Amino acid sequence: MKQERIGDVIRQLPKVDLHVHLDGSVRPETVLAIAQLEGIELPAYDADALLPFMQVNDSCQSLTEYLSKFDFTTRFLQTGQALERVAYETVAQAAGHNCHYIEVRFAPQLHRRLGMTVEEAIHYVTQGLKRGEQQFGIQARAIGICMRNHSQAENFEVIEASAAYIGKGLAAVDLAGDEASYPPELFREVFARAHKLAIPVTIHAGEAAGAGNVYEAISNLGASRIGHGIRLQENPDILDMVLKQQIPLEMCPVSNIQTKAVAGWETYPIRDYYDRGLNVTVNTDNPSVSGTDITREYRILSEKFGFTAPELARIVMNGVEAAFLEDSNKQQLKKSCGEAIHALGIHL
Ligand SMILES: O=c1[nH]cnc2c1ncn2[C@H]1C[C@H](O)[C@@H](CO)O1
Ligand SMILES: [Zn+2]
Repeated sequence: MKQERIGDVIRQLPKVDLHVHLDGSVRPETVLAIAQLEGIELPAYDADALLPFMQVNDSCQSLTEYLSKFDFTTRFLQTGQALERVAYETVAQAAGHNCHYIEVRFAPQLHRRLGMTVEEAIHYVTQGLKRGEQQFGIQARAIGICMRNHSQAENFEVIEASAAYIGKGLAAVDLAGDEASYPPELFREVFARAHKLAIPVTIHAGEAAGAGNVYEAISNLGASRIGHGIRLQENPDILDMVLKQQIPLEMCPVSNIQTKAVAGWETYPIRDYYDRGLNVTVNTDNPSVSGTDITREYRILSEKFGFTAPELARIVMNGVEAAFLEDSNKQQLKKSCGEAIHALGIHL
């Protein structure tokens, strides 16, 4: 297929984004608007000049450096109105890229500086997602994040509050933050509680530390999906286990290069993982922090790794199958994506 034609196909391809952080999706224009509403002082007053405060550039050396960008945005996400708005806008941005479904993750404990509770934070995010669903005709769910640098008590609170929203707009829980400093073993009790409450679990692992963290996340934290899993290639036995169990990997190419999960595109393992039969999905992680969008992620797969249109469509359908979505809604999603793929003349 010619390169212009595959560009068109990628734009029109129905997509899903299973790994997108709310606080990594805030547009600079929205920061300006919230700052004005709430009387917050800014280092710059136009969108372009704000961008460097919110976005990494090519010089980013590690996940910890990448995570420092979130310190800036968090202070604009401390009211119910702001959370609702940013959740809604995240759905709007995804719909603009022909996503049929997104799972928007966020850490409720990061939004309590002005006294909002964890439950209220979840309430406002799920409200914003619902408004987006109605406006744009796509489906959206929230994922509640436990943070690696938070106390066990804070993370237990996230699990309990998330449980109350299962089936009401929230679909799963996650563990994010500084993987290099906080190994997953520290969170066994927290995720045992999630398991007891029958909440689906995904865990960031194998991004800023080795494949052993992927093993721990699956075997001891009950993860049924893995955020990133890039460093699985360092351990053939663990890779084989993930292959056999067909655990979906939420890969986020642009972010993974920026955080130095691998040294560069030459060693980015997505083609190898796909060819081995691993359950690969493609996602954005943080559109604003990474300066990316889901169309760009798919374009990179085509341009740098030679993925064909049917292969890209297969990756979309991997994401559909991996969605933490209630059964009847998932059937609907399968149908809408399957039909849109068929309408593009792609046969799986
Ligand atoms: O790629 C990531 N790895 C680990 N943690 C991350 C990543 N992207 C965002 N986060 C963190 C920073 C955010 O403040 C937090 C909640 O979304 O999750
Ligand atoms: Zn992430």
